[in-house]
Amino acid sequence: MAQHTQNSSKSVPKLRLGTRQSPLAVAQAEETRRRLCAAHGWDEDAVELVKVRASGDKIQDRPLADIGGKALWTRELDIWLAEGKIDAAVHSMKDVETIRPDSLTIAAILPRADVRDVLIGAASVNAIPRGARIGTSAPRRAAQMLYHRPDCTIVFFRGNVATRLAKLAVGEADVTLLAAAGLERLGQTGTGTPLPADEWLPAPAQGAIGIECNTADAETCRSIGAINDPASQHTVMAERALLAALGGTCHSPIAVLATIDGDQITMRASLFSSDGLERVDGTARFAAEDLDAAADLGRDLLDRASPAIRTLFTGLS
Ligand SMILES: NCc1[nH]cc(CCC(=O)O)c1CC(=O)O
Repeated sequence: MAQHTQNSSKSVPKLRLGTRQSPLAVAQAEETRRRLCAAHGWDEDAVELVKVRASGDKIQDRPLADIGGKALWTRELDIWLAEGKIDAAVHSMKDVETIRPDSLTIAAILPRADVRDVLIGAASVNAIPRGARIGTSAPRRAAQMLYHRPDCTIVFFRGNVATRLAKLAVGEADVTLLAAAGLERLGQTGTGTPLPADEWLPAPAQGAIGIECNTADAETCRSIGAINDPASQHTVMAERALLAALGGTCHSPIAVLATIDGDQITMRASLFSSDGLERVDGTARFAAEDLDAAADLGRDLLDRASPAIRTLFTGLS
């Protein structure tokens, strides 16, 4: 925690919260600040937002998977945490690598937002015009779309939410897909058509915000822990355990959703080949903290996967 004395002026923050600079990242950090202040009865200026430029935001012209993957979203914030320049970092859990250093602790997962993908440019997957160009650079979204609509073509589409909507508006693609959670946090709830999650599974941890701090900083970990939502934590950790068992990376077209009822998790997952021609599905039910059961579903999917799918996963176990 930042040093402060009993006589510290109001302007001395209790906690420096690191975030990426994109409008979505900042909105997520603002939500985290609101929740922290509410939970602890702090004034808003007790939490200082520190905006850090991430490598993932600097390189926009190539697919994330080709330039270093999800690490590019967290690298700078990881360093700032290690150097003590921030006390905690806010992340979209979807963008956080599956294996994290022991020196960092995910101290809270906020109540998960809408997990669905939103289709923009057509009223439904079936209503997309024949041969339409789908703007996405997410291997999962590309493979899912090609599975349902092999007549479509994928065009490379990166950038933040506003950039992608602008690219769509100028006709760089006919259709795009975005996370409902991101649109909602940016105040764009009316945009597009949410796809039913049971027919179109989202990415692992989609819609979840996580806050990391230094494992050694027990005081900050405790303070952040006050805003953890256990149900969201359990489903997100189950999805990440599945991903870890698969050895999934951002090259891997994997769709998964865990839902929780009491302490029972139901997890549904699909793996695709990159061209979307092949798919393997599985479902498992297990107790909320049984991460081994989540990993078992991953191994079961790999066992049943065709070679074209299996090659996209390293299958750590
Ligand atoms: N990969 C970018 C990213 N990371 C998190 C979100 C949305 C918010 C979330 O899923 O929590 C987005 C944008 C998108 O996929 O539309």
